[in-house]
Amino acid sequence: MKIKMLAGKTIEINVDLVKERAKCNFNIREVTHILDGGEKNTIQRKKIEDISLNDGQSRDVIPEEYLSPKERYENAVKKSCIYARIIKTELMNMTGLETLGFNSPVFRRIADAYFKEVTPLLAHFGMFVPTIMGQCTPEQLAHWLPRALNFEIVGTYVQTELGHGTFIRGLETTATYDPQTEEFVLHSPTLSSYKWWAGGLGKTVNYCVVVAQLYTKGVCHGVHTFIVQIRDEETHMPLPGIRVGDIGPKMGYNTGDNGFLVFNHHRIPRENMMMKNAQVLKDGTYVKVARHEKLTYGTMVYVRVMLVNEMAFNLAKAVTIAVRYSAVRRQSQPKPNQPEPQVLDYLTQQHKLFICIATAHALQFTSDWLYKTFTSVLADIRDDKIDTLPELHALSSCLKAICTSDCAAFIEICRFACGGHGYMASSNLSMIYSYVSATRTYEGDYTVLLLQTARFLVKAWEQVEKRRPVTSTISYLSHAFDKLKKPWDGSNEGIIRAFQRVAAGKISACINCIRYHQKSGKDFEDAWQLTTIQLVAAAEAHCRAVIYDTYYNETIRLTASSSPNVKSVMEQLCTLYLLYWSLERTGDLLRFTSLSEKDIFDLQQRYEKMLAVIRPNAVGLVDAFDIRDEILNSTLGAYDGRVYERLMEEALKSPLNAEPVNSSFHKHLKPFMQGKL
Ligand SMILES: CCCCCCCCCCCCCC(=O)SCCNC(=O)CCNC(=O)[C@H](O)C(C)(C)COP(=O)(O)OP(=O)(O)OC[C@H]1O[C@@H](n2cnc3c(N)ncnc32)[C@H](O)[C@@H]1OP(=O)(O)O
Ligand SMILES: Cc1cc2nc3c(=O)[nH]c(=O)nc-3n(C[C@H](O)[C@H](O)[C@H](O)COP(=O)(O)OP(=O)(O)OC[C@H]3O[C@@H](n4cnc5c(N)ncnc54)[C@H](O)[C@@H]3O)c2cc1C
Repeated sequence: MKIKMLAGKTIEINVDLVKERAKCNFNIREVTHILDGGEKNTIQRKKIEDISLNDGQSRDVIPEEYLSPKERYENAVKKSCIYARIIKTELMNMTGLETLGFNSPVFRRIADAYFKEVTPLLAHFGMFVPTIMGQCTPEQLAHWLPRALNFEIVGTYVQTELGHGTFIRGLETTATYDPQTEEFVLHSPTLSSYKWWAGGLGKTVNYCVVVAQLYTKGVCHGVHTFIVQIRDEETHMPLPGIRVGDIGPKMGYNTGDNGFLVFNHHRIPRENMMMKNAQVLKDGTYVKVARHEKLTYGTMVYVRVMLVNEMAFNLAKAVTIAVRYSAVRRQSQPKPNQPEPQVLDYLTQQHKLFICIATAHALQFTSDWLYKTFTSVLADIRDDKIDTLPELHALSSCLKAICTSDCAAFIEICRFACGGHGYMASSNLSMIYSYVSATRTYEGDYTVLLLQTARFLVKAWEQVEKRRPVTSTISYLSHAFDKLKKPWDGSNEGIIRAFQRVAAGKISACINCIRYHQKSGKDFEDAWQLTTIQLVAAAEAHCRAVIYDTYYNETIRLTASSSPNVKSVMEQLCTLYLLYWSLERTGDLLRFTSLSEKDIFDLQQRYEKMLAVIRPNAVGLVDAFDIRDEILNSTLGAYDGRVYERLMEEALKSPLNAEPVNSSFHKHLKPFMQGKL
C-alpha cells in the first residue's frame, strides 16, 4: 500500500495501481473532458456530484442485500425523496443547470450512488414526464407539467399488458368516450388486458399515463394515451374502479415496484386524453391532428435514444471495476521462480477487457450523435416535417437493440474477468448486469426492434434500385450494385467500407430471399416471415456499420485539437474496436469482400499488437471515465484498489456473522446429524 492525498484526504492506494497510474502516458483529464463533451461539462458534473454525494446521504448503513423485499422498497422510497429533493431544490435551479432536465446523464450517474437497483421514481423521470412533454397540448402541458416536475404528483407509463407488450396495436384496455358526462370510461375486459410491468405502479405512483384503445361513437381509433389518477392524493388509497398492486420479485429492478393495474369502468374527464396528436371533441367527434400516427409512440423513441447513453455508462462502470481489479489481482506462475503476474498481463484478459473500454467509447460517441439526430428530428416535427421520422425510428430501434445486447454481453465478460470475486454481490457486477439485461427486453425487444429497422432497410433498398436518393446513414447501399469486389483494405476506413459492403450484401440477400418466396407463390407477409432470421442479421450488420462509422469519425473530430498522446490512445482504441469486430465477423467478410486467409492472419497480428500497445494505459483509460467510488459501489473497483480489505469488511456485514452459532444448528442440523430427525 502507498499513501496518497486525494481531494484533501489521505488514502492508501494499492501499489500495483500506483505503478499502473505512473505508466499512463496520456493526460487523463483531457480524455475525461472528451467523454463528458467538453471541460465545462466535466466541471459541472463534478459540481453536481459534490452537491449530491459529499454529505454521504446516498450511502446505506445496512447493505441493501440484507433487507427484506419490503424494507428494500421502503429504503428506496426514502432515498428517492432525498435524491429528488436534491435535484429539485439544489440542482435544477442552479445557474446553467436549468436546461439539463431530469434525465440528464449526470443525474442518472448520481442515481447509481443512491440505488443499487433502481429508484421507484425511474419511470416518473424517464417516461411519465417525457410523455407529458411530448403528447400534451399547450393547455394540458401548463396544467400537468409543473405538478409533475414539482413532484406534487408522481406517475409512470402504463402500456404493457399481461397478454401484449410488443404488439401495441393488440392492447385490449379500452377507453370509451361517454358524451353524456364528457368522460372516458377505462376498462380491462379480459385477464390478458390487465396492465402489467409499469415501474413504480405497484405502490409508489398516484397518476399514470395509460395506453388504451380509444372508442368514440362506436368506432375504435386505435391506441391513444390518457392521464389517469389511480390513487387518492391524500390517503394514497386506490380510487374506486382501480385494482393495483406489485407484480412480485424479478431478476433485477426489485426496488422498482413494477405493478399491475385493472380498470373496472373507471371514469376520467375528457381533458385527460393527451390531445397533442389527436382529439375527441365534447360531442365525441374524433379529430386527427398529427400527420404521422406513430407520434403517439414518441416516448418509446425518446427512451430508446437515452438507453444508448445509459449503456455506455453502465459498461464504463463494469470495465472500470474489472480493469482495476485485474491490475491488483495476481494469479498463476507461467515462468518458474518468477512472481505471479497481474492478471491484466495475460493476453486473454486484455482480449476480454480492452474491447469493453473501446465499446464504452463507441457507445458514448454514438449516443451523443444519436441524441443530436433525435433533437433535430424533433425540431422538424415541430415544423410539421415528418419525413425524417422513419430514419430516426430505424436508427433508434437498431441502436437500442445492439447497444443493450452488446453491453449486457460485455458486462458479463467483465464479471468473468473478475473470477470468483466478480460473483460477489459486493463487486456490484451482478447488479449492473441484471439492470442492463432487462434493457434488451424493455422498450422494445431486441429481435422486434431489429425487424423494424429491417423493414426500413428493405424499403430503402427498393429506393436505391430505382436510383432514388436515400438518406445519409444508408447511402452506402448504392455501392452494393458495384459488380467487382474491391481489393481488401485493412485501414480503418477500409474496414468500415468493408462492413458497409457486408450490410448491403445481407440486405440484398434478404431482398432476393423475399422475392424468391414470392415467386414461389407466397404472399409478402409469409415471404417476410420466412426471411426474418436473415433480416435480423442484416439489420444488425447495418447497425454495426453505423456504429463503426460514427465512432471513427467522432474520434477524429473530437481529438482534432487534443494533445498527441490523447489523440493516439483514442485512435488506438478505435482501431482495436474495428480489428476486434473484423476478427469476430470473418465469415461475413469472406462472403461479401475480398478478404483472404492471409488478411485474417494480419488482422490477428495487428489486433494482438494493439492489445500490447494499450496495456500500459489500461488503468489510465478507466480512470478517465472518472466514476466516483460511491457510484461504482464495488469492493473490486474502488479507486484505491484495496480489494481484499473491502471484501473482508463487506463480508463481516453479513447478518450471519452476528452470532457465533446460528439457531438453525440446534433446531435442525444437530438433530439431523445425530439421527434424531
Ligand atoms: C430516460 C432516461 C433514462 C433512461 C433509462 C431509464 C428508462 C426508464 C425505464 C423504462 C422501463 C421500461 C419501459 C417500457 O418498457 S414501456 C413499454 C415499451 N414497449 C415497447 O417498446 C413495445 C415495442 N413495440 C413497438 O414499438 C411496436 O408495436 C412495433 C414497432 C413493434 C410495431 O408497431 P405497430 O404494429 O404499430 O407498427 P407496424 O409494425 O405495423 O408498423 C407500422 C409503421 O409504423 C412505423 N413505426 C413503428 N413504430 C414507430 C415509431 N416509434 N416511430 C415511428 N414510426 C414507427 C413502422 O416503421 C411502420 O412504418 P412503415 O413501414 O409502414 O412505413
Ligand atoms: C424491467 C422491466 C420494466 C418494464 N417497465 C415497463 C413500464 O414501465 N411500462 C410498460 O408499459 N412496460 C414495461 N415493461 C414491459 C416491456 O416493455 C415488455 O416486456 C417488452 O416490450 C417486451 O414485450 P413482451 O413482454 O410482450 O414480449 P413478447 O413480445 O411476448 O416477446 C416474447 C418473445 O417473442 C418474440 N417476438 C414477439 N413478437 C415478435 C415478432 N413480431 N417477430 C418475431 N419475434 C417476436 C420476442 O423477440 C421474444 O423473444 C417492462 C419490462 C421489464 C422487463
